[in-house]
Amino acid sequence: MLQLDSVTCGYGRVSVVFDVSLQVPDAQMVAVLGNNGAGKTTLLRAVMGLLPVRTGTITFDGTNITKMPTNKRVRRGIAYVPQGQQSFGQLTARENLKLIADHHGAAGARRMAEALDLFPALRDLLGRRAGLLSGGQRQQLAIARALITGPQLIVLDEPTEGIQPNVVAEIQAAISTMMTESGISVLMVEQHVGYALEMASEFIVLASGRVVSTGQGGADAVEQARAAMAL
Ligand SMILES: Nc1ncnc2c1ncn2[C@@H]1O[C@H](COP(=O)(O)OP(=O)(O)OP(=O)(O)O)[C@@H](O)[C@H]1O
Repeated sequence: MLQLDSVTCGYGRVSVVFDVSLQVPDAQMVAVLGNNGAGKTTLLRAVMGLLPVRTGTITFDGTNITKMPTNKRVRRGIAYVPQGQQSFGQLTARENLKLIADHHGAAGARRMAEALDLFPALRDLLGRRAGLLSGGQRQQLAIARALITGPQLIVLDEPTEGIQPNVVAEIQAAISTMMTESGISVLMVEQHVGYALEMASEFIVLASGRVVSTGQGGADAVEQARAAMAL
């Protein structure tokens, strides 16, 4: 699905991420772990084409997308949910969803209904301005918006940041469902190691922009990942 080979990227002349390789298989999740400033968001931005890749290649569904503009990546089936539960705060939740759905015709309407099935709590909030929703509700709205584009891969940046544990569990369930039932792949940045490794089939740990540990997901990997983050 998605493959990164020795990707190096950064800002201006300064490289921040060095020589990162990873592979996200179909309908599975790879978790990108690491402490603050490790380069996790920077890596995701490169995957989305929001930052140029200095060296290395990014391949999606068999196509080299390393130099492809962001809008084309989105059209090919990569959706991005950045950190911070972004949405149009003045618009209602429904308007936020319809804004995307209307671009996709009948498929958009169908996927909007499916997204609301995945996040049933949003149904009662459709008339509320997005800016008035809680952080957890806004995160659900942001993921729902991404789903309406009909992605094959969702790139999620810290979906649990600042969110109450009960809503975290709802989001986790929804992410698992979209992988198992819709076959969507996920590349997810997380600081909560246990949470990420419950869902991920593989993980990488970044420190100062370099991969310092990799392995398979699952509870057994938590110690290994935490130890790598403590270095
Ligand atoms: N726009 C920018 N211009 C220059 N440097 C930046 C920019 N954004 C981030 N950086 C730097 O790149 C490094 C990696 O930042 P990045 O946001 O990728 O880390 P992160 O692992 O996602 O951290 P966090 O968990 O805090 O979100 C940091 O040293 C940061 O200061």
